[in-house]
Amino acid sequence: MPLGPALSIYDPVFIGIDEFGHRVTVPLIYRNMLIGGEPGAGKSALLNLLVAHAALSLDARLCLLDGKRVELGQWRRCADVFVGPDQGHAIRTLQRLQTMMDNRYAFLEWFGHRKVAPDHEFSPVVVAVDEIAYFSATAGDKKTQEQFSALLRDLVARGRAVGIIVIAATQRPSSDIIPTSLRDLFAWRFAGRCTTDVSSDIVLGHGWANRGWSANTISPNNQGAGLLIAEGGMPQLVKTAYLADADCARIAAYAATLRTAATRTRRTTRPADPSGPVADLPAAA
Ligand SMILES: Nc1ncnc2c1ncn2[C@@H]1O[C@H](COP(=O)(O)OP(=O)(O)OP(=O)(O)O)[C@@H](O)[C@H]1O
Repeated sequence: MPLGPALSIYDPVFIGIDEFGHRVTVPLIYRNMLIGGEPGAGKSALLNLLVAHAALSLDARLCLLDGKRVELGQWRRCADVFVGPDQGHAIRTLQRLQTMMDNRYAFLEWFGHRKVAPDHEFSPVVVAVDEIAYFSATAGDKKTQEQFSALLRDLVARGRAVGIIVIAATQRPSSDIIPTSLRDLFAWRFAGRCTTDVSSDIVLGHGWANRGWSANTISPNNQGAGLLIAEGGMPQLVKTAYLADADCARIAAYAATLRTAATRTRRTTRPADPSGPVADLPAAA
């Protein structure tokens, strides 16, 4: 297969158009994103779009958690680790990421840097979670659910500067799944159609529905439309771009080929990412 240019995770990610037809991009590096909305609102489609950019970014590593397996399953070959409906595996993976995060902070402190940069040995890691509620409220027992939630919160809270980018989706935008304290840690928030103003506010932030911005007003037939808000900004109506399953399969195959070629080249030119693999390592001590 002929190999073309790749993308970078330091580039803004194209996600669709606004109501004036202008391109909408979201810089993901040093940020996290929360995606909420009712079933069928287009959350997984947006997540796939973001993961496609990350997969094509040879400077990024992927860590995918998908209780349904099929939403993100196409990107498995591009990922360091793919977690299906296995609560223990999800927790071990987040623990490993937490250790990686702490090690990276030690590195930054030692060298007097405040955040990772493109010329560091460390690659940003995109952690995509399709349906937080599966791991935080459905699978396992109360103890493991709380453990999962605490680990995810820590990664969202502290991971930004060390290049850990969490993108999490949920079809249950309720306060038990997304407490305000967690919601406010996400720099980007996208509310696809929600069934109530309260659910919309849980994703976007308190008070936006009263000010006329509610994802409840989006038509159920307008999948992929939603309100996007950035930290400190105003909501913006966006129609996300859509990758059909066949598009995802083609992009994933191409990205996997690029990644294999890049790994071979890197092996001969520079050392591997000193963070080591995320997959299948024992949990942090
Ligand atoms: N941006 C889009 N443009 C056009 N159609 C879209 C778009 N996004 C989603 N759709 C349509 O909506 C359907 C449901 O989308 P998707 O699976 O992403 O929803 P979801 O919110 O993840 O649902 P669930 O919570 O049940 O997983 C897709 O199969 C597709 O047909």
